[in-house]
Amino acid sequence: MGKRVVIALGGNAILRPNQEATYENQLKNVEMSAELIAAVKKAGHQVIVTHGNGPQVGNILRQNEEAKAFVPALPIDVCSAESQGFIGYMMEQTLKNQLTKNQLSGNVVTLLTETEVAANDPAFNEPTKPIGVFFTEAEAKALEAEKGWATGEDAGRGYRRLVPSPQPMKIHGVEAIQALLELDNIVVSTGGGGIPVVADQAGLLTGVEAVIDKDRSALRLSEQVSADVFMILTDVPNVYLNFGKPDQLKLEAVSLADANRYMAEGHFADGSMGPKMEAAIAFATGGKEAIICSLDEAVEALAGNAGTRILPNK
Ligand SMILES: Nc1ncnc2c1ncn2[C@@H]1O[C@H](COP(=O)(O)OP(=O)(O)O)[C@@H](O)[C@H]1O
Ligand SMILES: NC(=O)OP(=O)(O)O
Repeated sequence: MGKRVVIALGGNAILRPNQEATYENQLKNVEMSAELIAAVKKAGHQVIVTHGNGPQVGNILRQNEEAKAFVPALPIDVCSAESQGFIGYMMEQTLKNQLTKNQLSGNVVTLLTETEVAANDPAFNEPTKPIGVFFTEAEAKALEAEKGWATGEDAGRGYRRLVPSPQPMKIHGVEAIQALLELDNIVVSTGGGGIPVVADQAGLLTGVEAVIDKDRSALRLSEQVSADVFMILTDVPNVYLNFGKPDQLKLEAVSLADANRYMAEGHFADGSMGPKMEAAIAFATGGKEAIICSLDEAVEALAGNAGTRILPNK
């Protein structure tokens, strides 16, 4: 029987670290991802797609700042909304084309999604979320001095600008997502973690300057839409113990107890696999399966034949 599946797409599905952020490069990557996501729909599942925006929101913000002598710069939450629209456009178009090519039923709808965070989240005082392009350490230090940016190392891949990344508390508009799924749509939602907003005591929303981690927001989204499976698709086929060492060991079906133990032993790097495993463990703790696998093995992993699956307690 078909399952309700939330697919969280890693940044690599949109732009690889060594690629220039042209529209053509990004569209080509998204086209490949769309083919693989459509295969999940073809296999009979309900699909909600969510995605990162780290490179894109950083670049939009930089465009704003570099052009501010000519056009007023927009705040980060607005740049985040722009990135949702831009990436959502690529996803919606390429997914629709896949439905057409494969003569599949249904349609694709992209939602601009707001994610509520706490105004007093301590993350606002300590930027940790890497965005935009990569710099050398010397370039990063120069940008700190020149522009007042916070910068830091990103998972051993170079230096990037850092912005605050508060915890997502609530995804807005989940009722609409559920209704659209029932109408046979693939729904693209909560891109880039969602546009960060805070609510006042009357429930009125205001945007705030931050970028939410998409693995964390994808977890919230999965919980709120009552997903049967939470899938994180990235550029490795499995999660490994002793990753990158000669004795690395592929994880396939993992119990919650083992996953928690491996986490405590430090097998999953901060800023890359760490947040993915954290989100996967939290979802499985709620009683349903979480999967981390590569894009091209999504259908196989859903059938239990590929990827790393974190199994809930029976
Ligand atoms: N234990 C691990 N098992 C597998 N991959 C790991 C592990 N620890 C760190 N990684 C790294 O995590 C990367 C995926 O995280 P990331 O680059 O943030 O993905 P995405 O951009 O797809 O969200 C892999 O390419 C790999 O280099
Ligand atoms: N918002 C976010 O987490 O984006 P990336 O996954 O691209 O870093």
